[in-house]
Amino acid sequence: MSYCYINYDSGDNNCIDRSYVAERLCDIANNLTPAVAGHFAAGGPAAGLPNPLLRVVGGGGDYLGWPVGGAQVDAAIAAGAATRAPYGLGEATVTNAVVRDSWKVLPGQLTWDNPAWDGALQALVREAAAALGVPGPVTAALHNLLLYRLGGHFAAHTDTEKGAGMFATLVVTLPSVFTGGRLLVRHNGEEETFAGYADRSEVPTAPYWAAYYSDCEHEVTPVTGGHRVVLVYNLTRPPADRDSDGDPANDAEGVLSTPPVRKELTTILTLRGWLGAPGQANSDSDDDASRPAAADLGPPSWVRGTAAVRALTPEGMEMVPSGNDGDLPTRWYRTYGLVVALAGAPNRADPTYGWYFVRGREEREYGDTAQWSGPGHTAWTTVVRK
Ligand SMILES: O=C(O)CCC(=O)C(=O)O
Ligand SMILES: [Fe+2]
Repeated sequence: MSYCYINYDSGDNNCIDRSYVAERLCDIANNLTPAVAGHFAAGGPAAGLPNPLLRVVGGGGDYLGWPVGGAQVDAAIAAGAATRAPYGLGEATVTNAVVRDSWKVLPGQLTWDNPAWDGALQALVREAAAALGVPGPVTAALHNLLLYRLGGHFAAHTDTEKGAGMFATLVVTLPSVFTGGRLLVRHNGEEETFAGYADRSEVPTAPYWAAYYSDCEHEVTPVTGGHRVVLVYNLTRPPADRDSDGDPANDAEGVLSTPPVRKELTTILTLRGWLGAPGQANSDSDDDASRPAAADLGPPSWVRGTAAVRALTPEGMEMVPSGNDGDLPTRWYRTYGLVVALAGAPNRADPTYGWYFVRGREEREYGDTAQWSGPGHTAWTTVVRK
């Protein structure tokens, strides 16, 4: 990836050049393309997963059947081995069956007697990660086993990232007979449905998997018959693979190391929609109407850069208020789109710089870092999808 460095040369007050910015953004989009071959959600039969010989400790019995029998699910709940699954509401964790009606068994309450499970799961994890467009090593940590009975569901939500490096959720539906209980995952106006073996006439004999970027909105529709039993895994990139910028301070934050997650896909879509096909950008260069008017640009400081970004902000996107660099990492970690940081020194009219942030970390050329320190010397803005 080349640096995406934009220098608003304030020697010329009109020189915030839309075509130049557009060209650079096209470069970013083009460079990102190979890394974002994946989709926001993927799934299918998991024929390679064997019967794990799974037992719920205190669940009143034997190995879970293959397919899992409904009576076993009811027994585990009746025995108290499963508890009502809560959900996050702001900072709190609450239980409300209107929002979420399912039962959870924690990993510590499960025993696995088939040693072939781990290897088969690893193969599935590689397949799932590749489908999401995430290269390199990925680890899966079991979050819990979820049991859905008649009416069981989970209203639309996004998953909280459980630990640094978590980027996706993998759901393995164990073979069981049920109807309804579809997993719907949405992103950027698209929706994927993962029904597993629900609503099919044959008796399921293999699991079914679905994986999605955890920050995609998703829901589980009500189970209309039978029992739905799923293993939920957190997919995480290991720290060694996340240490991409070589700066230990950043790794400690755990925020600069975000893998090519959903925001990248959004960035591509955004840039493509915003700029048109790569190559078109150059045709703007002689088109004065496409440039922000000098009057819109404000004084020669970061404010001017901000105005330029506003002028470039496309339909359907909005700028969020500027902050200071102290809270930048968190904000850009959370952003579903393009983050544009604009740095400048109010006490120096010249020069003003812009940095573009993509892929959850900055792609920048280190300039005069003195400009980045001290209150008021740095401002940034974020362009997000509305
Ligand atoms: O049951 C499922 O398929 C998904 C569960 C879920 O969304 C969650 O545990 O956050
Ligand atoms: Fe979820």
